[in-house]
Amino acid sequence: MTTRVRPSTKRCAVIGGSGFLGRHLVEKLLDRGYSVSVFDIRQSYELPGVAFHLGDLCDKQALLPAMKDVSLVFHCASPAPASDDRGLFERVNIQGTRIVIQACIEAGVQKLVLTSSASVVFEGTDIKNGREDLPYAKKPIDYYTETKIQQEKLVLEACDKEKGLLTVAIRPHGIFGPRDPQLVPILVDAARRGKMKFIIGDGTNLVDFTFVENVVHGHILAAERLRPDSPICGKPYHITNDEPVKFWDFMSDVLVGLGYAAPRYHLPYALVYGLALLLWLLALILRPLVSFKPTFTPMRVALAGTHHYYNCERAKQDLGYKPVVSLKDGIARTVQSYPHLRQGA
Ligand SMILES: NC(=O)C1=CN([C@@H]2O[C@H](COP(=O)(O)OP(=O)(O)OC[C@H]3O[C@@H](n4cnc5c(N)ncnc54)[C@H](OP(=O)(O)O)[C@@H]3O)[C@@H](O)[C@H]2O)C=CC1
Ligand SMILES: CC(C)=CCC[C@@H](C)[C@H]1CC[C@H]2C3=C(CC[C@]12C)[C@@]1(C)CCC(=O)C[C@@H]1CC3
Repeated sequence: MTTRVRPSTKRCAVIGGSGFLGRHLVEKLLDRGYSVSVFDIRQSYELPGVAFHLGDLCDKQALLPAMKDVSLVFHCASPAPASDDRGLFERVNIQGTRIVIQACIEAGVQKLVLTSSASVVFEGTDIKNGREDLPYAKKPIDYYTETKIQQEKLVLEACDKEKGLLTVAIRPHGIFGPRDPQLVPILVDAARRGKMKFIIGDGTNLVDFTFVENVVHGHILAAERLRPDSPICGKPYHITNDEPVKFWDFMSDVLVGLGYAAPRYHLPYALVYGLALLLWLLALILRPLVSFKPTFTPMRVALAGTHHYYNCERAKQDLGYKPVVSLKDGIARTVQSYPHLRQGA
């Protein structure tokens, strides 16, 4: 008689584990006694207990060794939203996710946790206290969001108790924290170029920002609660700080914390959105001749000038989720972690 050795439940793989969220997740998993394989296109650090596998997730043969003897996979790789490259998003987020699912099935992985995004329901207009049952955006605001929708559908539809693969999707929003390569660096760059003097709209729009350790906490709770009899199988979960804040207050707190002036002058939302649209079209038309990336994209203006905050009651109920770091402490720890981005540094 042959006995199939079940993969250790404390052995997992993190696809995208070299990235901002991925590395925080890896660190917490190690703290909790997991051994971790990282699969990523690059290696950004070294840690005892972590085995790196480098490759493109669209290549199943490259992925399989990272999933050997692994029972749990976190998929948190994606091209950065700023890359604005439709072909790349489609290849990695859609075709690549299909390959990740196939590889999980082939390798006998039991649980797949996807990092999706709360933006899968965002169309550039207000969302107040949005729940997970809002329909996917019919007109997603950019290619990144369009492919994150397809990616989430693929992963949730792959949940199949008979085949032995259970899946769940975490939808974070506005992740920030130490080592984030996007939010704070983009903000500081805009401030250094004198572009952070203006508030778009009346400045009262509420938004969710989520400290990275809370996002990690949500992922681990979901992974540990994902069992054949649990109600979370095949479902998406909002994970936020559960403290909606005025977008411009958050930006001001980060800027002032780093020694820059807070934005003061108001500009009408419709005017800035129209200008951003015009600039985006111009960049598209001129792409064969010159390449320029406007700071004000329609997506960014929409994010900066509308309400978009989400209800995370479902995560509280089903996962026992509660943020572990408050927004105030998260901002303080983030600001402290960027001494090189301070005014005058
Ligand atoms: N940051 C945020 O505010 C939010 C993020 N998310 C989601 O969270 C996840 C993690 O985001 P974040 O940590 O910010 O992103 P990062 O860009 O920091 O991390 C993603 C990692 O995946 C790698 N990667 C990209 N393409 C491939 C590929 N083809 N094969 C293997 N690895 C690849 C990246 O490498 P490289 O850097 O070289 O591209 C990077 O190391 C993403 O799925 C994102 O959509 C959701 C909501 C909000
Ligand atoms: C809540 C959420 C989804 C945040 C995502 C993070 C980024 C999209 C933001 C990080 C820095 C922001 C920023 C702007 C828009 C949104 C961000 C890119 C502006 C371009 C908005 C218009 C301005 O006045 C300048 C801002 C620079 C920083």
